[in-house]
Amino acid sequence: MDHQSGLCGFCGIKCDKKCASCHKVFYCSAKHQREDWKNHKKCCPAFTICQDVKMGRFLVANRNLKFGEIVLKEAPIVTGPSQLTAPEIQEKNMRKCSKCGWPMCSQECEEAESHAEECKVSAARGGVSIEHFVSPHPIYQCILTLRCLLMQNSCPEKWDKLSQLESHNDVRKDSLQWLSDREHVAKFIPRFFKMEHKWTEEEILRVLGIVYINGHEVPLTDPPYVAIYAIASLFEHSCCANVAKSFTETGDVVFWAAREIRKGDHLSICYTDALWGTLERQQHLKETKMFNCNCQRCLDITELGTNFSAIKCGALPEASSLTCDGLFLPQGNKDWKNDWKCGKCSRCVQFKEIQKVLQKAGKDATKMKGNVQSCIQFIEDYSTIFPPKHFIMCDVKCVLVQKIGEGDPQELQKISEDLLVMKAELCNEMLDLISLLAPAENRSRGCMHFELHAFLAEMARRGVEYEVECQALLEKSLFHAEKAIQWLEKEPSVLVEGKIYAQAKINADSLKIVLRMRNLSM
Ligand SMILES: C[S@@+](CC[C@H](N)C(=O)[O-])C[C@H]1O[C@@H](n2cnc3c(N)ncnc32)[C@H](O)[C@@H]1O
Repeated sequence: MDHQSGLCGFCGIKCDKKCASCHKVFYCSAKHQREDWKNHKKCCPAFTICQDVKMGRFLVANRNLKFGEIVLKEAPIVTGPSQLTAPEIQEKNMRKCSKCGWPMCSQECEEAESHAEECKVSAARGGVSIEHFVSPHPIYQCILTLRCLLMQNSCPEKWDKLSQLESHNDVRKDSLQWLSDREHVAKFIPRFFKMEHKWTEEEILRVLGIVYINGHEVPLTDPPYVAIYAIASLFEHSCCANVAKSFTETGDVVFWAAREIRKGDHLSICYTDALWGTLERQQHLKETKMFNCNCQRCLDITELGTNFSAIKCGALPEASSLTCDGLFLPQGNKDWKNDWKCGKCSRCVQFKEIQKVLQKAGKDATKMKGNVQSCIQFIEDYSTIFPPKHFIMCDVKCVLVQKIGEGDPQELQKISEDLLVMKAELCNEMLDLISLLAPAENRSRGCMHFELHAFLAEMARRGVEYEVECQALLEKSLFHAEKAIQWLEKEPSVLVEGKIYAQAKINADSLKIVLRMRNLSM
């Protein structure tokens, strides 16, 4: 214990014990600390920033965190369009900024603080003229980088936070992307904005690197925009992360515990699509974030027993093995691009054969995801090639869940009982899989619970004559509606998931009333 003293944060008497989490507020007793917790929790950080050679900075939980507890809520340092964006405004709704000519959607945007600095430099060069509104425009490749660079003078505190972030410029150097960025951004910005001596190519490329490594895609607009946050950038990645990410209506990012987290645990989010196979996730992380993932999922070729990337032995040519019901997987967790081996008959196949199967299946899945019947057909056709929880099968199964009874609630009333049951079985299968492999995928989990609650309510409606069963179905439906609420409550109302959350709340309230009335009449 350090021997400073201060005034108890609850009763104000002099004392020398401090909150063990933040070491900032004094308490005279554990009781007073508990009494003040509701208040103190708002400013007591849930984590400590740590550092090591392998990962750089990362966050570790300061205390035990309960499911749903907010770990961090933060406003962005800077936001902007992603590199490959067409001017986001429909041409018909477009107005030019009266000072610099940039396309703007409103007077409000023209006057926004975020536009002020680039407006000055754009006006100083004689204005900007954008005529094509459909394809990605080259100037959009630069705008976020320019915005960051201009903060050096206009907002030094923000610049200071931004410039401390990882850029991986040394690793990215000379890659195809880096060479293209040098031409299209690092050379373009000084030339176009007539600011030849303001920044070196190296400085501009470092900022671009910071944007690539730390940018979060914010889905509040279509297309999504990119935001960079100071502390949020320090979360490490895990393919089975323990922290979920949501956004507020105003673009703040909110991170919250997706399960119980113990004091001392690393806090992780998923930088990639947690429902891709290991090879795809690893390639994506290596190409975009420059590291090899060694999370528990990546270290286990079976992906926690799900065989999420495995291929059936009988699916690959060579007549002699057609009867084998084993599975092909790589021979080690670093060998995804070498020969794969059947776990039962030990037959090996070259990786290029595996790739052929995956490419064909990927193309077929894209074609077949259009409607219920084609999804069912795909699952049937590919059941001889992939085990049931293969990631491509799961992708199609998730689409199928949405498609069965899609549209307004009446649609569910029109579908056959067989299809309804299929929907529920798929929901349960996908929920089990997602909670094991991707526990922080709150949107998928919330939506699956919502679909299950709708199925159960519909089954109750259809089976009204069987009293006992009907009661149980309604109770289960309420259970899943409440789960959907838990998983989706931090989603903003502009997103589909925020709308599903609002509907789940209405439905849960109605279900409670129905159940109460039934209990009274029994
Ligand atoms: C958004 S930054 C995270 C903060 C960064 N560690 C720092 O010190 O600024 C992403 C970078 O952190 C490192 N990183 C994050 N998660 C990692 C992991 N699971 N394994 C190895 N490196 C990781 C990688 O260098 C990655 O490019």
